[in-house]
Amino acid sequence: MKKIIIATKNKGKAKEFRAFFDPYDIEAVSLLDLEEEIPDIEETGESFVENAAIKAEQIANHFQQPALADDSGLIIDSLEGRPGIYSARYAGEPTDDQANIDKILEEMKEVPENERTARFICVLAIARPGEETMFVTGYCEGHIQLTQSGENGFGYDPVFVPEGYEQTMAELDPDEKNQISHRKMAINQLESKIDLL
Ligand SMILES: O=c1[nH]c(=O)c2ncn([C@@H]3O[C@H](COP(=O)(O)OP(=O)(O)OP(=O)(O)O)[C@@H](O)[C@H]3O)c2[nH]1
Ligand SMILES: [Mg+2]
Repeated sequence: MKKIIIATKNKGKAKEFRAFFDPYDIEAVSLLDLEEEIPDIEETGESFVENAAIKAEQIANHFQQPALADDSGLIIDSLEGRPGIYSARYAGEPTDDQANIDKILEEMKEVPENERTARFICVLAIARPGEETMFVTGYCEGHIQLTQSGENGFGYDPVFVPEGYEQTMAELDPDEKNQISHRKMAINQLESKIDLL
């Protein structure tokens, strides 16, 4: 079975990538699956693209083989695009999904329902030693619920209701999330590039 290294330490992402690559007979190996302890990569970029490139290139160089990185986040219109590239660490470090949810719900408590629009973005970077890094981007539109519900997924899933749905991402079946998510929309564009991996 072919292997692709996913330059992530996020368990939720790692699980979704395993599901995406399984049908192609490609094993998605995350940094959490490796025996070698990989130090945390500092996300010093000012955009999703820059941060995705930093993660993918660092890991591709380290292992001298192709690596894929995901830099993703939530863009909330009424918060002028926050938490954006700071989604993972919005309420401080180390990452605490519940604290992040509490923070946006508090900041949005006066925002009326029709102004709670938001979108998830996912930028994937594919880095190969000695070659130019490639990027694809996917989005998922929706809105932020007033309170949280659901246990599936990760991050802000318990407060994000995708367009056309009444449940949050965390209430959807994981397979259903994986059909409509920003990550899936990015993966779809990767399909034509997959033999490069
Ligand atoms: O509800 C969510 N459903 C999703 O599908 C999703 N995708 C991203 N996010 C949020 O955006 C941060 C990414 O930040 P990020 O790209 O730096 O990743 P990370 O730091 O968690 O792991 P790594 O891949 O960098 O190791 C994550 O932590 C989450 O808060 C999501 N929230
Ligand atoms: Mg990160």
